[in-house]
Amino acid sequence: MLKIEKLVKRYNGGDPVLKDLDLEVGGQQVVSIIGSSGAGKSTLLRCINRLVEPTSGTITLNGTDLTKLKKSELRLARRRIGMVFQSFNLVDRLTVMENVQSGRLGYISTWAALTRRYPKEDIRRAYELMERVGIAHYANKRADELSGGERQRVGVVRALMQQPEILLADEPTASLDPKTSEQIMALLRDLANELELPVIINIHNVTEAKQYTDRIVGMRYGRIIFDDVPDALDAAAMDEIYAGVPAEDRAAQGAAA
Ligand SMILES: Nc1ncnc2c1ncn2[C@@H]1O[C@H](COP(=O)(O)OP(=O)(O)OP(=O)(O)O)[C@@H](O)[C@H]1O
Repeated sequence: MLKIEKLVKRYNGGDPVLKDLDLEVGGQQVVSIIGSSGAGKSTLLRCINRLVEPTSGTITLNGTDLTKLKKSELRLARRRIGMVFQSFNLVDRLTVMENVQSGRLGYISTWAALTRRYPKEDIRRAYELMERVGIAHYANKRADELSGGERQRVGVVRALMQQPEILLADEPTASLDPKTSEQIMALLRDLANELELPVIINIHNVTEAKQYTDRIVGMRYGRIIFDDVPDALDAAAMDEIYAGVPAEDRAAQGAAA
């Protein structure tokens, strides 16, 4: 269970971009965060894994207040939070297997990682997950030889190799074509169910958010102004979340009501 209470974030002492934000996500729920550009979606995800420092408030993951962790404790805690990125963040010159095994850094010795002497159990788990997402036959291929969708599958497997307690995805489909994008969304939803893992997805495409997630959180100016099942996201709610965003811009984001 992830429980966020009264979260505030100010960058460099400026106006808050997250304002007393409360959010609870548990079980195998797939939650999408939507909202216009600058609403604070990325900042929220980055506060959860402490890529940015929250100004105040608490973020509790299964009993641990992540905001209270010292720098020295962060490395361990970050293993508990899987992260999937828009730009995949793979090491191009490494193979798929090597990229996937980098999710085990921190669990295995640096020596084992450098010499590619991965524990048998980690290799078995990697193949199981790669098989599941359809990239096992690329295990020895370099990451830069893969398509965008395949690269994102590697990113997902790497995150799952950490055995995270929650998966965060920051615009995971933004650089993919529409069909591949839908496949990745379906994959995230199915994996959440199979692994009983809560997933939070920051996404611009509202059509996909409605189709592939269980719950939609709508943000505006650092606050949550909508939090409900996809069917409840009607035209009035959309107008509130995207107030001031021209219709053509909404449509370009897949956000037309
Ligand atoms: N490192 C930073 N330093 C200062 N201000 C920042 C920083 N990162 C984000 N901001 C500001 O915080 C606000 C929220 O940004 P954030 O990236 O979280 O929004 P977002 O909803 O994810 O937007 P987008 O959909 O465009 O990615 C914006 O006004 C942005 O300019």
